[in-house]
Amino acid sequence: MSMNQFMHPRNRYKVPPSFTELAIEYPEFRAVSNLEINGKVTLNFKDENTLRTLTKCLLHKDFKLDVTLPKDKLIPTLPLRLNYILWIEDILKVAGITNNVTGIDIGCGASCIYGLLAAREHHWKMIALETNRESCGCARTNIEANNLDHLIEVIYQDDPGKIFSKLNDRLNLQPVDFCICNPPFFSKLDELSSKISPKKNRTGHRPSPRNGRTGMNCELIVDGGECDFVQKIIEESCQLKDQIKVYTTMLGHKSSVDKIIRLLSAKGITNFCQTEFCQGHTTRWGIAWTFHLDIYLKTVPSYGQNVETNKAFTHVVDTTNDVTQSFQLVEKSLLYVDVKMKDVEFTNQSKVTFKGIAPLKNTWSKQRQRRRELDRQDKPHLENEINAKKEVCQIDVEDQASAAKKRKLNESSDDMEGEQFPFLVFQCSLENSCSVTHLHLKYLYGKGGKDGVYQIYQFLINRLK
Ligand SMILES: C[S@@+](CC[C@H](N)C(=O)[O-])C[C@H]1O[C@@H](n2cnc3c(N)ncnc32)[C@H](O)[C@@H]1O
Repeated sequence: MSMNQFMHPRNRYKVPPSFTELAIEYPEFRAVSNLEINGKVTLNFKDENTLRTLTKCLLHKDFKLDVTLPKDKLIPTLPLRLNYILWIEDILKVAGITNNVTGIDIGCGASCIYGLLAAREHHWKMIALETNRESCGCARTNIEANNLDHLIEVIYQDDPGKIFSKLNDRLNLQPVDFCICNPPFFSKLDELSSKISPKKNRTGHRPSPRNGRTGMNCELIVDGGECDFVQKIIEESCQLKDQIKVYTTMLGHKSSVDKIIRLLSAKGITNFCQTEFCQGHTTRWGIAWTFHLDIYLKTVPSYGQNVETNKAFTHVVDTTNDVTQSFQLVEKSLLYVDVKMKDVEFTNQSKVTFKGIAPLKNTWSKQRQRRRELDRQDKPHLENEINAKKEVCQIDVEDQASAAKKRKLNESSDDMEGEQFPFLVFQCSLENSCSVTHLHLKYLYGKGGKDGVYQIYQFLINRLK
């Protein structure tokens, strides 16, 4: 199935380019295309030279870029690269970064595709890092050929084990806004060859990839594969912190997404977001994280096949409670089902947000029974049980300020089992206006899934009524 419908809405290739128009305009494109008996112009996507010619012609026609794509080097597919750049544009908007944008491209390749698109389309300044000398030379030629040397700089990274080391002094003086990275996806040659001649799947066969393979091994393969590569970025980001405002990377394997989120969580990085890059018959994934407290990445729009289902669960409850009372009720209810609260923030008199964390397992599925128990709160033994739980968590609901303080203390001292890889994490907000409470819950991550969030949401609605 083609996934063009899930492309970023501003991606110009959501409507596929006309091969007929390209064949009329570019003789070199005509030379690699076939005119079918029905008048349709088709291409052999398995042929490297055809892919190279298509990319060169599209770059020229749609972006006025004259790009050399050397033989044996990776040929960038434009819909994917644009999906990534447009997502960066969304991130910058959420972060409120609009002027003098500067970014770093980790591994720019011979094409220097991200630098060229970012500079030509958005006038962003780009620092392009690359470990392959030949690719550095070719990237510089492409930049000069398009008169973009005032916006893009290529830096040779002589240590493949490092990411930002060449920039440490500069970043200290002048932070940059973002980094972008298309890492080598594969870990060893046999993984790569199994992609070229894929193993049979459960149904007995797996279709071979539609596009021919392009790129040298050193562009596609790295020790430990993409997870180890991105781990290095994460580790260096923990040193650099907000010297780069938003760190981002692409991932080539779905299985890597959870691993990277776990690595981020293990480092205590909770301000991150993810998206899918869907185009043609290929899906890639994007992850972004930041150490800036005022950049709230969870609000960055994400696109892709699975994104629609991650909308927040939202409900309006008629109530005479103010937000503090509603919050106390929610706090009490979550406490009862062993869901912990983190990052509680009263933004004003009428709104409170927090993260809900179920550390180990589903503790709420017998919610009806629990609700009945909670509803019978006049029974002293149950009240005692709730109070005992409250004592353990050291929460005094009477005093918001000291409760927040105690919560913080509790969070840091409590070596909550499952904190690194919690079973379920969700974002919750409560907002009161005109005698109604708006309750929003959104799944963030964890095995408990969206179903788990939905169950908690139902449980809370009933408690708030
Ligand atoms: C998959 S290619 C991406 C090329 C280009 N950005 C694109 O999207 O077409 C990965 C690139 O990263 C480079 N690379 C590998 N390790 C690196 C490192 N530690 N620092 C900078 N570049 C690196 C490789 O030489 C290769 O050119």
